[in-house]
Amino acid sequence: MRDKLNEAKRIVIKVGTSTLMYPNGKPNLQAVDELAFTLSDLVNQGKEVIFVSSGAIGIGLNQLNMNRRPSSIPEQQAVAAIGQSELMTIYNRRFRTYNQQIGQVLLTRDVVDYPESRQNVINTLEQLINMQVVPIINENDSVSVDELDHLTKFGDNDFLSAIVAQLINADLLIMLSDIDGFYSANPTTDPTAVLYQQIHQLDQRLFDQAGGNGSGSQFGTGGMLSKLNAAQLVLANNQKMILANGKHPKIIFDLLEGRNIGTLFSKNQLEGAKK
Ligand SMILES: Nc1ncnc2c1ncn2[C@@H]1O[C@H](COP(=O)(O)OP(=O)(O)O)[C@@H](O)[C@H]1O
Ligand SMILES: N[C@@H](CCC(=O)OP(=O)(O)O)C(=O)O
Repeated sequence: MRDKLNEAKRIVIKVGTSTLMYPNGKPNLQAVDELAFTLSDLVNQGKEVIFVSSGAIGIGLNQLNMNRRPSSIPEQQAVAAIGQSELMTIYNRRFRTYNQQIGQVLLTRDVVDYPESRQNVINTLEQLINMQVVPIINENDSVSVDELDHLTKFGDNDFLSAIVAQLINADLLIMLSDIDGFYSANPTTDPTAVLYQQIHQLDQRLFDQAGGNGSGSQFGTGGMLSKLNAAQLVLANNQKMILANGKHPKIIFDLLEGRNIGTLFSKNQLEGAKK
């Protein structure tokens, strides 16, 4: 069923805050190291890798020795500004170990909604990919505002990663989280929950099983519902997404070899990756 996944050439990889930070608010350097190693090796294999990373707020809070998100928007945006620059410093150090160049791309919703600026985003990403650079994408939290009259926010990086996959016509979106995949109920509260290995189509029953919008970690925003919203866009675009545990990011190699890990969202059971 998954044997053709290793044919995926253009791969978007999204990691959530829960993969990058320990519950105590400190950065998980082991996961960051493994990510840098894995993504750099994929580029060496000839894959085109686009990385969507959360963590600006989480890392920012750690920089400021704060243990919870401030409530006001300006404070959150200031924390994100501090954290984003530190996040990229951490990535620069790790990726340099593997001689892999990275580039930061911060996006807001309005950028991808206007055709001209949308095309410019595509051009930049295509150029970085051609240069064998790994674009590291995040929402531009310091300037995006979530107000009805000012729609600049994607809302969460799960959906942003699906939009990125759509923009650059990716073969596969790999979403790494703090959970092994999508279950029939939240496994952290329901021991009878069963892991779905593959989902062809999403319906209301599955959305109901996603357990609301709350995030499992205190620094992220997504929750399982936002992952299903992302999966819905991926399926509508006839693309593929795998949701898996990011505790050991090297499992990306196993995923691409077709091992039955995590939940695969794909319309067609028999069809392999596009390229
Ligand atoms: N049906 C479900 N299957 C798996 N996880 C679920 C489900 N419903 C709710 N969750 C919760 O969603 C969390 C993952 O979302 P989140 O914490 O936002 O991750 P990330 O930081 O990777 O974006 C899990 O840790 C779990 O607590
Ligand atoms: N843009 C925010 C992350 C928002 C978000 O979606 O977080 P997560 O649910 O951990 O992927 C940040 O960098 O802190």
